[in-house]
Amino acid sequence: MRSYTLIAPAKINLYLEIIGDRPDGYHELIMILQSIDLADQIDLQASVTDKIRVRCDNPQVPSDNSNIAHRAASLMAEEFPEVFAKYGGVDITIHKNIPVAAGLAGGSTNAAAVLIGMNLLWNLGLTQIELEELGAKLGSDVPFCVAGGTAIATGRGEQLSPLPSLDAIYLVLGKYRSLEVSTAWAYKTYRQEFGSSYIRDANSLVSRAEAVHSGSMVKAIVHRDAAQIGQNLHNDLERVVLPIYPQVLQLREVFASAGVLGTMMSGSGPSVFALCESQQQAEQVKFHVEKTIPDEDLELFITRTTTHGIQVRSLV
Ligand SMILES: C[C@@](CO)(OP(=O)(O)O)[C@H](O)COP(=O)(O)OP(=O)(O)OC[C@H]1O[C@@H](n2ccc(N)nc2=O)[C@H](O)[C@@H]1O
Ligand SMILES: Nc1ncnc2c1ncn2[C@@H]1O[C@H](COP(=O)(O)OP(=O)(O)O)[C@@H](O)[C@H]1O
Repeated sequence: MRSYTLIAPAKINLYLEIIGDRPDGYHELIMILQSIDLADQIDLQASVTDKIRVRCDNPQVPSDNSNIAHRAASLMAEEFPEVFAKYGGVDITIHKNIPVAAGLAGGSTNAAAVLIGMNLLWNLGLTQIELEELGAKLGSDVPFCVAGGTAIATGRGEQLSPLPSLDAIYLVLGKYRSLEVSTAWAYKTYRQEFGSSYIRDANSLVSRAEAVHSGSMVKAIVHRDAAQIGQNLHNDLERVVLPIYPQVLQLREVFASAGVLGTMMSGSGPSVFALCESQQQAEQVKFHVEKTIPDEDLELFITRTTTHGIQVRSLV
């Protein structure tokens, strides 16, 4: 029986700008996405049955067909019915290290790993672009998780252009265990509160060009200038999440007071990251936060940016 183990990294958003709403209910975005080396492990095994089964060691994560890893396997079965009939089902085991509902694309990266793993398990020979296209059917962040590294994402987040990779910039990541933010809620609230300010005419396009700085962020990445990357972090969703979650705002302020290169909420939150000059600074910042916010509910991780997307670790 063949099996694969895949390592599926989380992402952070170095930049997230909402530029408009869309008729399909989604939002038009400019994002810069970055893989980090905090990762889940996904074991995929061909099953003797014709069933898709998911297990996860984190009780917050469903194991039925609402798990996005299950949805990824079902999509493969629907797209390739003859291959499914030939090879049968698959058992998926998720070892969760990425905090759940945190704005770190934990579910999306699991789905990307399943697409990549089943492509191998079923000898489909799909290209990365084809896997990204399948990923877009599952969620806006899945194509990026298939690709990994550093990328600009536009459209609803599924249209990718790679950027020069940013390896080994240290960051401290904080997440309150008991807080979860629904992505759908965050975008819906943004639309209700700030939707009237979307850019809809040429004059406002000019003022937006003056107000936003995705270009400065791209330049900072091209020059691998961590200090400038820290200065240009941006996330529009902070406008709706921070007022509702004072702990998240406080964490962000404590990171800022520790003299980091920059700090920002990731995606729809509530995790917050702080970019650091070195591993040593990251350790000092983590220590500072532990002393300043002595709360058992707050989980802190030291991690790094990585050039890796999904990695295939072993084949048995
Ligand atoms: C906010 C971001 C930032 O990277 O990620 P997370 O914080 O969830 O990790 C993404 O935009 C999320 O991507 P993803 O989590 O894949 O979202 P999806 O499943 O496609 O969509 C979840 C819901 O978010 C809203 N949504 C998502 C993307 C988008 N461009 N506009 C939206 O309005 C829609 O209401 C949708 O029903
Ligand atoms: N494989 C999975 N891993 C994590 N969460 C999952 C998974 N499948 C479904 N979910 C559900 O998806 C929701 C969003 O979780 P997650 O993908 O971790 O967050 P985010 O979209 O903020 O990055 C959670 O409510 C969780 O229960």
